[in-house]
Amino acid sequence: MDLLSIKDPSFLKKMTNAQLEALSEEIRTFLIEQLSKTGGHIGPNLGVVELTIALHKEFNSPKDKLLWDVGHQSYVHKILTGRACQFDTLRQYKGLCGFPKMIESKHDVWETGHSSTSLSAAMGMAIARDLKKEKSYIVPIIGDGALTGGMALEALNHIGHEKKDMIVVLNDNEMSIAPNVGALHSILGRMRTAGKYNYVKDELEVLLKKIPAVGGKLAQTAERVKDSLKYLVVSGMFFEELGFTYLGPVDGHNFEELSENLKYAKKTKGPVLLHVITKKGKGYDPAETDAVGTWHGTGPYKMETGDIIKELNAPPAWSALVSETVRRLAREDDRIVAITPAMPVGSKLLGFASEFPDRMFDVGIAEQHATTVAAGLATQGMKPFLAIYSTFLQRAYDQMLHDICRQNLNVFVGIDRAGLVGADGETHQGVFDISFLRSMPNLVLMMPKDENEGQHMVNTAIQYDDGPIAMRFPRGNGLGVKMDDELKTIPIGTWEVIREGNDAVILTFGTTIPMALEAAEAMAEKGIQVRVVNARFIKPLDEVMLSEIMSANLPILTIEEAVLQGGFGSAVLEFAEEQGYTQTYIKRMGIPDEFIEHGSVSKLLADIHLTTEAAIENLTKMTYKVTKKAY
Ligand SMILES: Cc1ncc(C[n+]2csc(CCOP(=O)(O)OP(=O)(O)O)c2C)c(N)n1
Ligand SMILES: CC(=O)[C@@H](O)[C@H](O)COP(=O)(O)O
Ligand SMILES: [Mg+2]
Repeated sequence: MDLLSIKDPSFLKKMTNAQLEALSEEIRTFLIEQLSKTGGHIGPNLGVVELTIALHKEFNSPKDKLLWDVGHQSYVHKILTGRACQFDTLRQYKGLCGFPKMIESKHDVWETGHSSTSLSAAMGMAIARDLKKEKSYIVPIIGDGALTGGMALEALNHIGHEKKDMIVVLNDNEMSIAPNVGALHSILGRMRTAGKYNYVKDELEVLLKKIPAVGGKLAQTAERVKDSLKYLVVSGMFFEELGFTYLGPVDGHNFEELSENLKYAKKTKGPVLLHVITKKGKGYDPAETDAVGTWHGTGPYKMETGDIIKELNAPPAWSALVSETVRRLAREDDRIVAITPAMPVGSKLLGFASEFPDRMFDVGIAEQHATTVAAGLATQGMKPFLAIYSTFLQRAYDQMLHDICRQNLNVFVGIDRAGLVGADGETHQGVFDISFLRSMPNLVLMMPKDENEGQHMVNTAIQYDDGPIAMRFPRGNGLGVKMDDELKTIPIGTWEVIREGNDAVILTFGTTIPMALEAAEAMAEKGIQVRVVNARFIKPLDEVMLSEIMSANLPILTIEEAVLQGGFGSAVLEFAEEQGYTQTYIKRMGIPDEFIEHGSVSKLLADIHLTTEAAIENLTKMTYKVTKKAY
């Protein structure tokens, strides 16, 4: 069929399993072809083709609520809900979002991007449904990786207690981004091998009913067999003890099994957990045989060969620069322990893990736990390196504040993907960390201008033993600068003048330094000399340099690829007010008070006027206003 002609999923109701099989293959072919051009989360989506079709066939979205946990696996859902025609714009500026998005469709009933929220949201929807005495099925679909998130376990605990009608679909493909980890993963493993617990249990119950009530002995024995069977299969015990009816494991690529179990679940009172086994990347060999996590999310690739298209001779990725420098230092310093919350591939920690297998911990999608594990390590004299994306660090706000900063513990936090990340969009932009970290006492927060300064900052962080220290760095690759052979340390709280000038000053750091230098060069052509300062320590500020600048009454333009609210520019404003430099003309450039959607970073920056042209315009106004020189 023509996928582009699909308007809504109602067409599925009349289809036979054979027709559904054919549809699955068409959707797989479409995904493989489309994503070879745009990139995206190919592995997860190929794994849920049949499951998504079966769910939309069995339920009536949007009356029945399908919630996609993480949401990176919602492409098939988007195809079935009339958005196939938009896939050539996937994850692009003003194009189709890579995650559920209410503004795109009434079928997107819950927006995701961060993991493990679907069960809690589903519980809220179930409570509302019952209070309003409505009738609908609420069906969160959560992966085995997302199930390791603390929120998911909090929700299971509550749902099982309240016994709300709900059908939790556990999409178990044994993978998070990398192979899944944890004791829960082992339990799921036993479930996968234990076979169909429920059917045996049911058949046994039917048998029990047939046993004449003669000599209760036989009935007692049969009951004991049933109970011992249940304890043979941890699955039933684990989820059923939590208050769920456990169904499965079910083949998530078999329409007959899916339909049978979904119908059974619909008839079951109270919360049901349907355990579905799928294969991540199914139908595309490079993705299906991916044991590392390469095909979880990719850029464009050559469909025929499975070669992912990469920029030739690109400088090293920032994540590799940081993790490999930590690895280099770990050879001389056995205090160093690396921790990742389920991102060993994205954080480029596989090398560290191979060299120091007992000093690298992937804790699952558990940022709160990861952060406080780091705190615990530091109390024992170790030097933990917590590798965590800026956006996911949001999950560990209190662990940073209450556990690490308050106790002034020697933790090194590598804040990866700091700044706009582009294709993943508003749920993943790493632009809030400065605001939420800057108010935490004892914390040092820094950002290097390039990868050479980055390696020195990593060394500085490892050698720093006066409390918590965090270094933020962007997604993508470095600038390709020359690297020093010897690692140095940078005095904490010191900024660096990278361009002299006495008419105005730009204070900036990291990714916005090139823009600042371009603006300064343009101003020089107008006879205005702008000083550019690498304000590489966001906290503490370089108060000596700042006082000199403000005493000279130089106009100051701060520029940051982070939200203005409570950001670096705010810190400079606060300093001026506290120190009485009320005459200093300070203007801030940064990300405004809004969520930044998906798209190329350059287009997103242009949209919010975080550009060289805007800096030039500001500097011109500022210097005219202060110097009254007509230029
Ligand atoms: C809070 C949070 N931490 C980390 C991530 C990064 N992440 C995205 S998908 C994923 C793995 C999800 O595994 P699973 O739920 O099993 O889904 P699958 O990809 O296997 O379909 C991770 C760690 C995230 N989206 N949210
Ligand atoms: C869906 C999700 O949260 C991750 O897959 C994320 O998209 C990874 O981001 P990077 O591609 O920057 O590693
Ligand atoms: Mg998984």
